[in-house]
Amino acid sequence: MRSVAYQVNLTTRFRGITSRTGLLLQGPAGWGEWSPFPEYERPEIDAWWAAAVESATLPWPTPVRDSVPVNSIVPAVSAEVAGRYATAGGCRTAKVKVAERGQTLADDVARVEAVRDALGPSGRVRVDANGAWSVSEALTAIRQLARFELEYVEQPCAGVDELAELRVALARAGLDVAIAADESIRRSGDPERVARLQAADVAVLKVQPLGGVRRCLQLAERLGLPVVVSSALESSVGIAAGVALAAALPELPYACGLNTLALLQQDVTSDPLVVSEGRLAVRRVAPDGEAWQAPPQTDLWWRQRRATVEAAGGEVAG
Ligand SMILES: O=C(O)CCC(=O)C1=CC=C[C@@H](O)[C@@H]1C(=O)O
Ligand SMILES: [Mg+2]
Repeated sequence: MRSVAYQVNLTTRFRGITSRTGLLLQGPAGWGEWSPFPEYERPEIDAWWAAAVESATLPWPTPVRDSVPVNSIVPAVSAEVAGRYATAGGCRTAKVKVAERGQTLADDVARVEAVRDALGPSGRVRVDANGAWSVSEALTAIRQLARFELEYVEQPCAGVDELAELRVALARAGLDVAIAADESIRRSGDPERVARLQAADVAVLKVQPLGGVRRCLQLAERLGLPVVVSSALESSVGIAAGVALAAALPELPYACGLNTLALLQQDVTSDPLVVSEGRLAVRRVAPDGEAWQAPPQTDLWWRQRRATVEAAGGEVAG
């Protein structure tokens, strides 16, 4: 299958990176995106490859809705500007990054407070710590943040056992705050352990790391938890696959973390997915133009990376 690499700058530093690169793959069903982060290796990147192949070769499962709600993203910015991020695109749910290295809990509290103020009492506010807290740090932080009525806390601690321990500690402390698992599902190699250990109330599912839309639908059923569909910081091509998953889930109780295109300075198409009134439409995306195309060296790097996955047999989508 034909492929072309992209490379675009981010508007704001996010998860420690300032630019995003990936491979776009064209197949009989349309385009797919393969963009495992550069530091990821086999076999982890095989699932990402399966997702790209699925997108390029198979139709999406039948949607049960034609648009999906998304949340805004508030990176670890100062409280002064956090409110502006929170309401972007008409979103009524915001996800706030917390526990950023080099910042304090007071910074988190100020940022979450600003976001709650900007959205008002009817808005929903979730936070994501990316596993940075120990169980006791998480308890301390959640005690302070709970007054802002959190929808959930995403990956407060790194380990599945820690998440389970934290849920027990929260219940003992009378803190009724839900816990969502993200990295514990997409990077642990055993996504169902979260459900077995009752380590989370909510499952964050990302199409590429979990091997495609169909696999996510099956996993959602096995987990038996409410699902939040989220992005892996893709171009419109990859985001479209996330939207396809959110559109096909029987229940969609939460806004999707698919509003990450705003973090890219440019997209791979002149007809990108655009958030309107807090929602994204369900449709396929094809790249056009050239401004986003990666320099030859990066393109070559992606082709070589692809060859390692294909040589290893890749994974069959479906
Ligand atoms: O969930 C969202 O609203 C946006 C997606 C998002 O936050 C992420 C995308 C890609 C990498 C991750 O570090 C990050 C996350 O932790 O959820
Ligand atoms: Mg997360």
